[in-house]
Amino acid sequence: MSDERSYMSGLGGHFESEAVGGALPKGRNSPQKPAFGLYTEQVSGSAFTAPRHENRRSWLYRMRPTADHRTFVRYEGAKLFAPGTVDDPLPPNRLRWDPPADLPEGTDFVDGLVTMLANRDPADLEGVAVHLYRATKSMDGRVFVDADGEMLVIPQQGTLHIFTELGAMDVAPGWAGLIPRGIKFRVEVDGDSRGYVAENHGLPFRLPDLGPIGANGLASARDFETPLAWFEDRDEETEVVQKSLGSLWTTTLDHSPLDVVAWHGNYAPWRYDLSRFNAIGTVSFDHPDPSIFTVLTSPSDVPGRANADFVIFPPRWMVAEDTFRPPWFHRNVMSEAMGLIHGEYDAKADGFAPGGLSLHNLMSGHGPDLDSWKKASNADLQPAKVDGTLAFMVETCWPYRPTRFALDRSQPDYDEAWAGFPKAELP
Ligand SMILES: O=C(O)Cc1cc(O)ccc1O
Ligand SMILES: [Fe+2]
Repeated sequence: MSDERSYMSGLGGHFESEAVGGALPKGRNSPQKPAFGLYTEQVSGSAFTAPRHENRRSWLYRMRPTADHRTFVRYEGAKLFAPGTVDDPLPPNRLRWDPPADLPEGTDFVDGLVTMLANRDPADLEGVAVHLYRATKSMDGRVFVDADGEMLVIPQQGTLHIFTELGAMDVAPGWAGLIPRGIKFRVEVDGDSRGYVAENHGLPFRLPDLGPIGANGLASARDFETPLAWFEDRDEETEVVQKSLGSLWTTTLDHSPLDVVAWHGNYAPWRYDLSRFNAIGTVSFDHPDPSIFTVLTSPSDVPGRANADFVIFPPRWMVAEDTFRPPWFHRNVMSEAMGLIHGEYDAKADGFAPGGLSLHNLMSGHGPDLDSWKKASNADLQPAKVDGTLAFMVETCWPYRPTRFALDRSQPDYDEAWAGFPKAELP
């Protein structure tokens, strides 16, 4: 299906695209009479006055203005999507989940979203939530829009065909896709589809600085793909489900709002093939901090402390000498949510399955489980490839809180992963 679509290369650049020749005004944004009677609309992803390198906005030329809608009322579907987190004191326990066997069935992408972890309040314009989804049917006659943040979609099973206001993109397992805050979209699926969504309430994800790594390495801007303008001209009832300030709302239009015929700007959806990530690691000794695997970062107000980092653990060579090669035992002031797309994660011999999730909140002791520790402590340290695996982490400075759904389904025995370590023997 990918071959049917066309994309523009780059991240954060200024694009222009028109699905009908002549729809995009030349040399100005807001002509008195846009071509074909189209409506001009600016969508801002940053404050008007944001510094130039932070400034994100696009100009849309559409068949009807977004403003033409009737009153939103509460949406009663998607009961497990953004229900709020549990208010009780949260024990400092590590938590892990098998892929839940009771994710919604027979639902589309919106009703199949299940919130597992969240922090902050969307109204703070900071924080991140981690959702799972299961979709067994396509969204039909409706679209979704998230006013609370951008949605980083990380499929684990089944390709998502995401039709956004700015264009259509296919996002398969092994890829990530991003729908900016406030951009409407519809998701079509081919069958049982599952995966993860990181909903970022904070500053938009961007590439991390590379420091001494230099001008190249990790994720390259050119590998991000933004779809060309695409639209549908459908005068049929279309439901708009909107997430706003943490709750879900609905209204019905007499047309599809995916009617943007042309657009230009730097606020746009994209997809990224995670296998394009240029992993960098030690060629001498020691296990580097996982920040070398940062694909994208959403900064907080504190320099170097991310509101959210999207980090992957892709196939890579391990060559470190005299080194315990898997992740070390550690405690982290940042909070770590991890998911697995496929294969096995090198710090967890058992119990962390594709589609599962784990939470190591601030300062909780974690690291290799007993079996992984034994294996790596005695391994012959030849160059070895960690292969056939793709794990990821959404690391944040704001401690996560689980939802009721998540708390009720966490593995009861996760602490056992770290039971039975032999005591050190002093001379
Ligand atoms: O806890 C984890 O498995 C994630 C992780 C990986 C790593 O290589 C170093 C630190 C870290 O938190
Ligand atoms: Fe960790």
